[in-house]
Amino acid sequence: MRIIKAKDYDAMSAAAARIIAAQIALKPDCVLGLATGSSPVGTYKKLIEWNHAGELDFSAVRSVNLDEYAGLTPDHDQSYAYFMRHNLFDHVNIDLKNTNVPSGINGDGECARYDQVIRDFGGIDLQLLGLGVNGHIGFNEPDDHFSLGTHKVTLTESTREANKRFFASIDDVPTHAYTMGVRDILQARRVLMVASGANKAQAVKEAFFGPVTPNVPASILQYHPDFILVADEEALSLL
Ligand SMILES: N[C@@H]1[C@@H](O)[C@H](O)[C@@H](COP(=O)(O)O)O[C@@H]1O
Repeated sequence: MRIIKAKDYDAMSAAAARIIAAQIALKPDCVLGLATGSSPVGTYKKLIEWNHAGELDFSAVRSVNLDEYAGLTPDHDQSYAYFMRHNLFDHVNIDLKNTNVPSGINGDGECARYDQVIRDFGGIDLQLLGLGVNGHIGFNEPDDHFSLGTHKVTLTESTREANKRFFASIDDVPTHAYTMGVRDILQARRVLMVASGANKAQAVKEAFFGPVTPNVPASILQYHPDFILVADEEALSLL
């Protein structure tokens, strides 16, 4: 595990974006595992900037996103499909046909379909992650075992509470989601996490300086052979 300490959110975003840009430069048709939430937004802004400057080419890049709320259509403004178009895809020269977000409305067959998409791509070259305040990755919530492939989860109240800021009220926050499993994430050849702010400090400490346990899903990344945490000073403040 490598930790890159950044001064603040902007420095964290630039450092993470450099790692992603290097991946694209090394393998122009790489498979990027992408994440939503406020943590990666600054990283995406940097990538957009470099794409516009002609320094970064997304034309052959393929992508698979981590998760999606159950019940939200891709045009719902809080769906992760919408988030990705708004925060990245619409602003770079990626071919939308090469991008994938789990469907929130396909029902039971979606999990197997999505894992097949990842397999058909030959796996993920670089998986970008945020960190939930309860240590979740994607929507893999604390549990008594680590999950395997894509599956449907019941969101914890703490996650719904943390994410309600994006919705009109807590009642509008979906109760379920589809997420890649922990195994899918661990099988990525490189994993890059961005964490920012004092509200992530406890989760960072428990995930990377405590025991590996499914009760803190991110802790399994301690076993990943190529895991990079890029965090700002506040997120590292409890270490
Ligand atoms: N499913 C997403 C996660 O992938 C994300 O990492 C987490 C943290 O979000 P934020 O970066 O906004 O704190 O939020 C959601 O629950």
